[in-house]
Amino acid sequence: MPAVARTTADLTRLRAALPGPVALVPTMGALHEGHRALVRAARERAGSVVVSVFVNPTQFGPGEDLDRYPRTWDADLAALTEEGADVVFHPPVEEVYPPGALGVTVDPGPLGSVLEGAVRPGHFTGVLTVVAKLLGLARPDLAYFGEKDYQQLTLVRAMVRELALPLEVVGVPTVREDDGLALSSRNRYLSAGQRVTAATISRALRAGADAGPRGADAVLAAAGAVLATAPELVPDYLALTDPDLGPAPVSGPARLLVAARAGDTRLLDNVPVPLGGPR
Ligand SMILES: Nc1ncnc2c1ncn2[C@@H]1O[C@H](COP(=O)(O)OP(=O)(O)OP(=O)(O)O)[C@@H](O)[C@H]1O
Ligand SMILES: CC(C)(CO)[C@@H](O)C(=O)[O-]
Ligand code: BAL
Repeated sequence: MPAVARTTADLTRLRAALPGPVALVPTMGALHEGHRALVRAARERAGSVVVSVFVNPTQFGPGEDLDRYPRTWDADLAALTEEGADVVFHPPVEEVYPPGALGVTVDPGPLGSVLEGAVRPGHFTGVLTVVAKLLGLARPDLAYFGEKDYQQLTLVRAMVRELALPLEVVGVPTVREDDGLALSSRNRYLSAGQRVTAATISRALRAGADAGPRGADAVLAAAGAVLATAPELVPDYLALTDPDLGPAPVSGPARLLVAARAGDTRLLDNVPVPLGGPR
């Protein structure tokens, strides 16, 4: 069973005794196979694996699902025991945001206001601020993030690079259900009907990626046509970008990203797209 740190002091003490290299896997709990894949990837390269389980209030906007976000601590600890995590940091909110703090935050820059950031203003300030705190507390050599949250991964990489933080960020490919749906803690909100419909999202991305050799317009048209077959899914965006979330190139590597709502549940997904461009 991993050692459990409830306070920053516990984490600092436990961290000091860990054999390196140390990997950090930040999560909000409600763990599934996607999280387990991050821990396994971390195990492959690290001497010790620290997992944080913390539902970070500052990345939720007013009216979002902070209060009903699934909290499954006993099952999470059992999963992390199976996966061989060494330390789990599971603090109360006051440990991470102590009363009386001055409220310094990390500004994600312009990339924090597009795509997810346009729909969830302030979200990436909350994400980068808590990730910076976790990195400062756990002082990992490696930190693992899923490609499912591609904009988050891109912004964490940018923060580490641009603030010269001394660690390597490792991205892990998206783990999917058999029908293609990306695993997500929020999938448990879906009704049986919405769960079936939700698979349309990954089908749309696959259709888009298959159209890559025919160029950017064909990619968006193919993905959009599949999404439109499920009127119960309301897209927030369907976007084709370069791999760093800049404007899509004419040819070469690109990324196709989608966010869609099924009822009150927002689902995200993305895939790489090799663009052929005009010949
Ligand atoms: N299907 C997945 N495959 C790979 N990594 C994943 C997957 N789902 C989540 N992750 C990664 O796990 C880490 C923790 O994510 P988080 O705890 O928010 O889970 P989540 O399933 O993304 O939940 P949510 O429903 O809140 O988006 C993030 O780096 C995230 O990208
Ligand atoms: C990285 C993270 C743990 C920060 O709260 C969260 O955004 C998540 O679970 O993806
Ligand atoms: N996995 C992203 C965390 C969030 O939606 O707040």
